Amino acid sequence: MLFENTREFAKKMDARDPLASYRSEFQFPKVNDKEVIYFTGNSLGLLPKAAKKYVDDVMKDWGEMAVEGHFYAEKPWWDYHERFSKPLSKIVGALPSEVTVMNTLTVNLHMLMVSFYNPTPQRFKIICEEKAFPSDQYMLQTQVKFHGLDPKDAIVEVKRREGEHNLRNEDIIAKINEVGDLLALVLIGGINYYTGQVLDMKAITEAGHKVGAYVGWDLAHAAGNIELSLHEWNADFAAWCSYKYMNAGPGSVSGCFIHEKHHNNKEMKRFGGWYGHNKQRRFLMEPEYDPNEGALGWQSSCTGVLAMAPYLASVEMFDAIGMKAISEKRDLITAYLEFVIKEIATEIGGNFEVITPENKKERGSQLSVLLHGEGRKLFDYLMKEGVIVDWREPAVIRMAPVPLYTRYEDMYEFGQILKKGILSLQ
Ligand SMILES: Cc1ncc(COP(=O)(O)O)c(C=O)c1O
Ligand SMILES: Nc1ccccc1C(=O)C[C@H](N)C(=O)O
Repeated sequence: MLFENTREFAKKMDARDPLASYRSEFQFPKVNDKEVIYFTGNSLGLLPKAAKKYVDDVMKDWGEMAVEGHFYAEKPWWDYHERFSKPLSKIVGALPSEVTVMNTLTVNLHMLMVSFYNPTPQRFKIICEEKAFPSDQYMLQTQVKFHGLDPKDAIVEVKRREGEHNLRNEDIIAKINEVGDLLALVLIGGINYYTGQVLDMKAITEAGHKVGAYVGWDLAHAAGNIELSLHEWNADFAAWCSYKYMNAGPGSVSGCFIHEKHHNNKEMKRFGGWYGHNKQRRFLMEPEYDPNEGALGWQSSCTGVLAMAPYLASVEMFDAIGMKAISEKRDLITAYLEFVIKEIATEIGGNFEVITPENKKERGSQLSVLLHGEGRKLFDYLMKEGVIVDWREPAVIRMAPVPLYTRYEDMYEFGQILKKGILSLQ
């Protein structure tokens, strides 16, 4: 499509946008009495207005029913988490029995490592990405130490090539083949939090399996952002947080996926708890652990219903729209934002570079812009003018237009603010 950097063009695109009406279902913060231009849905999604009702319902039932709410609330609490299986499975391309919600992301990765990382002297290495989100690095280091190993021996980071911003899938696969029989696990972010790069999850999963390793994915930046086919790709496990693209609110529960092929593996270790116990028999208070069928058998505690409530509101919205429509709009708005940035750079000679891969298949909604000259001052200017982006050291601004609530006109407007900012700082 031929884009134009004009308000008229942006308005025309908004008028044609099949998802335009969803914007009014979100609450926007205000700066200078004006709704902000929100580009940080990749970090914390906006509040869906429906979430308030879902939370209020739980509060009301709690007040009026107290303990009876576990079984008699309109949406009973004892199996509230099961309401996610169907809609969430569609979002991540899984069978309903393969997904559940529980804990938070890093905790879920630790829980899944119990099942999928049991090193032996012959097979103990983990392949991950260089400069993964720090929580993932800390999780891996402490897991490896927990098994009495030295992270320097056990963790193999795939590096970017000299002068390149993104990882190459072929380098990850070559590293998998090089580590070969020693490789126990591949665990990488499906989308890198810093660059927004989408990896070839299918090919990497296949390569890991070929050498006999398990392959898991951190989908913090992928779930609700891009179309996934976890079941078909044969991933062993995955986990994601719900508060970014899925708008479930700060610190809300994490989702996880465990491939069907592992569900009946009685040898597989897991850390149990009564919510993972056979659902029909959970309240019989039996002494011996008998896990639920499927991903539900990886549960441990009862999950915070107040944390799940906004997530349920949001997941139902995703279910009504479908990832296909979301992805179609995402590709268009991301391309338009990049076009606007490049137009402004050309017009006034701004020295910035989009480091997210150009290929549509290798990006989701996030664009990471490396500011060679303007730096932190430009970021501060944008924030003051009501453009909410985020800053990552040493000089990257991450921005993600979100199909459910970003307008083309927002991006045009952003371009004008960006231009003013750069000119005023020169
Ligand atoms: C890739 C990645 N991993 C892990 C985390 C940590 O998530 P949590 O604090 O929910 O454990 C985040 C975001 O905070 C993330 O982006
Ligand atoms: N949970 C948070 C708490 C405080 C500040 C940021 C976060 C994030 O989620 C950051 C996110 N992982 C990111 O890539 O932006």
